[in-house]
Amino acid sequence: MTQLSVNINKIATLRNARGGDVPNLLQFAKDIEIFGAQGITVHPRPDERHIRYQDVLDLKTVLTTEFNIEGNPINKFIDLVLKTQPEQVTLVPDAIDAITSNAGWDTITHKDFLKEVITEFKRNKIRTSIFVDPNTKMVKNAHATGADRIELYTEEYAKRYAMGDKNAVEIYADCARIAAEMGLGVNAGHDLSLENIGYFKEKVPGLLEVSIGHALITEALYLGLETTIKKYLKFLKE
Ligand SMILES: CC(=O)[C@@H](O)[C@H](O)COP(=O)(O)O
Ligand SMILES: NCC(=O)COP(=O)(O)O
Repeated sequence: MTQLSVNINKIATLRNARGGDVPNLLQFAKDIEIFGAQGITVHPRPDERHIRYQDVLDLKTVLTTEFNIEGNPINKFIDLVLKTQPEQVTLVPDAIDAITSNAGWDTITHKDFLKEVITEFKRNKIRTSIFVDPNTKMVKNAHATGADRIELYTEEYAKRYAMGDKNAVEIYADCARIAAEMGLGVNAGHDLSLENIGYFKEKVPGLLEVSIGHALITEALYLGLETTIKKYLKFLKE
């Protein structure tokens, strides 16, 4: 079975649009858990344009499933994660002005930096995952950072699948096989949707977790949150 971790950044975006507490982020997260998702993901960015640092601390007090915090490990982020003690942290090399995450780590160039940060998180018993492009060289070198898992960056798959190019999944399957050989767990995320998740799950071996936000929240506007989550869970079972 592959776990579904719902990314709730977009709920915070909606809330922040009016400056109040509608929709209520914590209630949303709790409902996502009630509807069967196995985790909640947030990606606090330094400008706090959606998830605020305080949201992360507040969520920790109410969540009953896996809490995954994603972000660039600048000092402020590291402190927040250590204070929150989530089940998993996913390190992403975001540029400060990035609209959204748009690249994985260069696991060769940044090996020493990643190793240092990962060691600190692991000392605090927080599972670590690093965001990587579907590139076999980067996956092979991910092991040396000490990470427990990789998160395969799936934007390219989503784009090509939408254009009818099903071969796009092959490199992800290769990366997942290599990761498994090296003892790394495999997560995936970015632009996954009800359209493309079934094929990805079918073809990528050993997929432990997907984190999905943008498409899932959009789909929920049409289908409702509970129905949407249940549809994902159906694709991800086994
Ligand atoms: C790491 C990743 O894949 C991103 O999709 C991210 O978690 C989403 O961030 P935004 O919601 O800020 O676009
Ligand atoms: N790690 C990916 C994530 O959390 C959600 O990405 P997206 O579905 O919002 O593109």
